Parts: sequence; C-alpha cells; structure tokens
Amino acid sequence: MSTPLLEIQGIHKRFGGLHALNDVGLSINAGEIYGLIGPNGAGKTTLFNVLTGLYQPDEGRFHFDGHDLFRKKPFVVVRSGIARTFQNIRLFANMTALENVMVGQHVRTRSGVIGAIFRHPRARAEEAAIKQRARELLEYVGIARRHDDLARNLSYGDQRRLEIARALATRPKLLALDEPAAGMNPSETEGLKKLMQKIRDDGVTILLIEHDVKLMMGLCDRIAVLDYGKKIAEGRPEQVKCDPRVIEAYLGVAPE
Ligand SMILES: Nc1ncnc2c1ncn2[C@@H]1O[C@H](COP(=O)(O)OP(=O)(O)OP(=O)(O)O)[C@@H](O)[C@H]1O
Repeated sequence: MSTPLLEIQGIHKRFGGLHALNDVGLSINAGEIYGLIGPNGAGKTTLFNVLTGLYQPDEGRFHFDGHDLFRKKPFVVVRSGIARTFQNIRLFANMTALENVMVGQHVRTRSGVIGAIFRHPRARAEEAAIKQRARELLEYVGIARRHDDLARNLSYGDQRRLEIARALATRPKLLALDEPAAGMNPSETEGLKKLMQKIRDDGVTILLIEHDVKLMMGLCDRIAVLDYGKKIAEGRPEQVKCDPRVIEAYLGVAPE
C-alpha cells in the first residue's frame, strides 16, 4: 500500500478545560477528496488550525509528504504543500482579485514580498511571471473577468472562488477548504462541486469541511465524522451515512 500523503495520529488539543481534539488520527491518500463533518463545536476547524500551524497541538504526530510538521509554524506548513481557505472569508478587501492571488504566490518566490516592494530587477521579472500565473489561476477558478475588481465588490460565490485561487497560488499538494459552500445558492454549490473535482483531477488532494451533507455524500471519496473532539466514524460516504453513531450524533435521521 502507498504511503498516505497526510497522516496524523493521537492529536490532542485542549483550551483550558475543554478537550477540543481528543486522540484524533486520520490519514489521507494522494488524490482523495476527504471530508470532515460533525455537529457545531465538534472540533473540525480546530483540526484545520492544527494542520495549518495556527494552533499548536498538545500531543500527537503529524506527517505530511515526508515532512514532520508537528508544531511547525504556518509558513513552514504552506511551504511543505498545505494551503487552506477560511470559514469566514479572509481576502484583502481593498486589493483587486488579481493582487489577492499575486500575494498568495510570494511564499514560493525567491525575492519574496520585500524584494517585490523594492523592485529589484530579479524581482521585476518574477513579478511579471507572478502576474501571468495569477491571471491563469483566476481563469482556472472561473472569475477571470473580475481580475481588476476589488475583492470586496465580488459576489459571495466569487469571493469563495478567489480564496481558492489564492490558496492554489501557493502550489499546494493538499488544499484544505473550510465550509466553502456556506452561504451559496444551489447553482453556486453545484459550480463549486465541479471546481473541486477539477482541482482533484489536476492532482491536488482535497480536505473539506462542509455542513452540506448532500454535497459531501456526492463528492467525497471518504468522510470522517467528529463529535465532541473525537473521531466517531470514518469510511466511504455510503458507510458513514448508515453508521448508527453518526445518525445519532449528527444526521438525526438517515439521509436519502
Ligand atoms: N481559540 C480557542 N479558544 C478556546 N476555545 C476554542 C478555541 N477555538 C475553538 N474553541 C472551542 O473548541 C471547540 C471546537 O470548536 P471548532 O470551531 O473547532 O468546532 P467546529 O466543529 O469547527 O464547529 P463549527 O461547525 O461550528 O464551525 C468549541 O467548543 C470551541 O468553542
């Protein structure tokens, strides 16, 4: 069997007396769309924050693509190939769509943000390449026509797409999406589903938090279910939706 792209074991995260993640382990294979579901407060975003270096876990093991990422800083995690979006959109509201994506690429440039500001010749050449790539990414996520618009003027669905473009700009192997369909109408959600499938088909593994159970069941290869900080089930969608612990904790009734 091939080595998983991401493997965590025995992850614990406590906030004072609250045990937000309690012995959580999972492994994600390259090329999967892996879903994370669970009731509000189950620990899903906390797990994302641990996986992206925003929170330091108290215990556990965390390996990604040959790197030991346990308690590593966010920039180390990004450079190792994990990018994410946030539950509450975090764009640079007063920058254009194009500029938002260009910022995402600076983690991979040789001259970095400072070099770009002082406009060294090498930085200028890099900047042109970055701009070109940013245009391609906007095209890829389907919002090329909005490249000169300020991020705050984009529709909600387009802002979500822009966040994905910015995350892809870091050239991730794993893209972690925190509730990307929240607030979307059914046709926007359908479009987003197609975009996620395209991203996966182009070689990027996806870890996804979503409350839209229908979307998750139709999209994910495997799903893990968290409840009160513990993983209570994991498997293919059709297995998970019939699991009595999942029905009791989360689904209430079995979905059709
Ligand atoms: N920085 C923090 N300080 C204290 N408690 C926190 C912190 N972050 C999360 N928690 C708590 O940890 C628990 C898990 O929260 P988390 O946001 O991970 O849940 P979630 O499954 O993502 O929920 P939702 O579906 O509502 O987004 C909650 O009880 C939350 O209040």
